[in-house]
Amino acid sequence: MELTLSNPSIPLNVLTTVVLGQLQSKVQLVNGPTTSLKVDDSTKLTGDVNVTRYLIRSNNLLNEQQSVNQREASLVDALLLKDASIAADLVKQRQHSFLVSDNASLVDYLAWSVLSGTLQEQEYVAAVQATQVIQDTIALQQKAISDAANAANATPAVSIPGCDPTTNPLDIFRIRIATQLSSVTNIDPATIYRAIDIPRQLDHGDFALALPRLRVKGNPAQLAKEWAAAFVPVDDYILEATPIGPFLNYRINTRLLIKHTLELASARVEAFGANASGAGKKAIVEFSSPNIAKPFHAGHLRSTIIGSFIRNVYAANGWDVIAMNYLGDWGKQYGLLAIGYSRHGCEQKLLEDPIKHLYDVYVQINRDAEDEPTIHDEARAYFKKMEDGDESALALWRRFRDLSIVKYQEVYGRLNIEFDVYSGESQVGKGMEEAMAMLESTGLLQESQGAKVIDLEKYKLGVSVVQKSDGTTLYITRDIGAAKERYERYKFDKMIYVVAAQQDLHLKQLFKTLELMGFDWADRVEHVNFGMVQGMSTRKGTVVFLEDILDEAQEVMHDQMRKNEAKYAEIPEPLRVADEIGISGVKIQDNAARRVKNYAFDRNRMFSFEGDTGPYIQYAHARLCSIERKSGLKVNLDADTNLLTEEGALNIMRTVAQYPDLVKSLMNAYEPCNVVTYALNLSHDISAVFDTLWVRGTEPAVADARLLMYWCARVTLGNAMRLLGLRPLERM
Ligand SMILES: NC(=[NH2+])NCCC[C@H](N)C(=O)O
Repeated sequence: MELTLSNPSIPLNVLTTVVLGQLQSKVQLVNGPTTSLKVDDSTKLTGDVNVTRYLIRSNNLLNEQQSVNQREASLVDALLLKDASIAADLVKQRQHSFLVSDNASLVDYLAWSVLSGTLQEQEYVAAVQATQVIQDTIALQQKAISDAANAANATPAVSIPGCDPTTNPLDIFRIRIATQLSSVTNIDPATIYRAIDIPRQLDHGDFALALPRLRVKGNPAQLAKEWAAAFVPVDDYILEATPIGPFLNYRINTRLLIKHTLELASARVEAFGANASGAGKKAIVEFSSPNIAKPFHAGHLRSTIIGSFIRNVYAANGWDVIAMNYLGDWGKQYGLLAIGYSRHGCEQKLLEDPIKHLYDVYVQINRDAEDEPTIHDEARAYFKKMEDGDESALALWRRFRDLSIVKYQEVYGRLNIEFDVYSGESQVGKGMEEAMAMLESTGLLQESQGAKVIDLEKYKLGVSVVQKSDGTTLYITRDIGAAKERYERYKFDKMIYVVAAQQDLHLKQLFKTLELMGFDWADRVEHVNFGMVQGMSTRKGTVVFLEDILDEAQEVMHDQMRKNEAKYAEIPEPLRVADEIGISGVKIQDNAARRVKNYAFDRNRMFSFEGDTGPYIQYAHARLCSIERKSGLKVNLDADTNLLTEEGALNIMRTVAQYPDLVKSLMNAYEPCNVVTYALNLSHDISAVFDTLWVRGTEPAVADARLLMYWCARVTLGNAMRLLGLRPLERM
């Protein structure tokens, strides 16, 4: 249904209603002041957790009228003042997650609002309708969850590490293969489970077991024959086992595959694909890490995109993840910058766009320094003051840093990226001195012309300088101290540095040093590197600022959208949509090939709506949403999935069923291109049937089954897109 709210003074309770509805993708917001509401952590909320959280939060709001945290306090004030426009602004600014009550008390509350004159009757009707949608959604979700639980109960009661039929539809089959074969051979079911593959070609069966991987004595081809002969179907899940050479190929009941996949996807929705294998473990993913006063270059952009992907992958595998930005905000260049600022700085420009202005100042002072080399000595002296903790020197630097972070946050928000921690080279504290003392006492440190160095020649890693002759620290010194502090603070099980391959040597030196220092967590650090982007510049040439690239992408997409006027008119917030498509183009191009590959920045390819591009994937998603809208039907979980008989439907469902496997496999190599390939395959599977498998105008039972399939495909495609950091669009 569509809910049009055009009155700018809509009370917040309606707003809340709409927001939850929107979150459940059931309510489309068309006009009015609330159209740009977003729920900040919607991707993390799923299933019953989702509902429960809202109930808890709503009780806080509606009954006790107090907020859970300080940030929401002003929002609650606005609510109490019944000033919806202030509240709406707050929501917009802070992208609040929202609060809503259970249906009954919400309806009461709405009625009360009408009585007390804060809600127009017309709005009341709309709001009550929306509460119905919420209730339906909650009911749908609860039913899906219990259906899935029932199905899971019917599976064999063995526990195999990593095998979870309650989240992974393929495991429903693999667990049966493993237990059946184990009963015949006495081989541990876990060993069998790990050896089960999905053949590339379907005529090799739905699953294949390569016998040599079991490492048992005897001739594999002979054993395959014997074991196949001993195969007796226990239930109707696994239909057949055929020996082919050293392989045992299994054919499964695809009806059940379709049924269970739909069950799991509709029960888990945004959590479909995720698993709990990393429960209780903590990872730090350090990424982006630009340098203040220097351009945010393509390398930082790649680190940002790949890093947030890795963050999402860890979270989807059940880890507790800390997204950390380690700013380059320390070193002699900040002395240089301070001197530059005293000559060329402009307060107003600094406030308007700190990143651009500081960069300009930095360029100018470097130019000055070409003629006046003494500037460099001044800079060194200034930095020395900073390192010695001179407050006057630090105050200016701190302003640069703080203002830059605010600006970065804005751009990251646009890119759908959030950091839990803004650390930086400047933030490394006592850890560095302690590390130096450790290096000294373990005899790793050597003097060299007044400087202190670690000799890593033995490991073919050169010599790394950790202290200059004037006593100041270096990039690597700060990294050693930072790693030590991070471990002490977070006790991470894994720490990943997402940094360009140009810094391979630096990170090898860092890791080797940590190892030589004897830290028992030294094997928990990992460098995830990537190749270069060639030729990334703006149309005007010269230095690229990330924002310019994004603005340009947005403009190209907006022009493209305007070509179809009728469609354009239906899109709420076309500029935001254009921005999102543009960003998708940038991200997908960045993730299209393996990380280590260099690639050439190609704006024509990046923004194309055809081929392997971001806009194409967004388009596939929007098209699925339009099928749902146009069907005029509600998703029916009781749909008879046996009616999905066509080859095309089976192909879609096979691909959907593989999504949880994909999520798990990403932990091995962190390759976003695998998800891009997956999203494209799923998009192709779907577009192959668009013209034949109609929903609208089809016999009701079939329409229901197809709608359920499209909906699950859309949810899964959306999940893959979210993993890549895209915001799936509903219209474009
Ligand atoms: N821990 C680290 N060294 N992380 C990488 C930092 C990247 C650095 N700021 C650069 O732009 O080159």
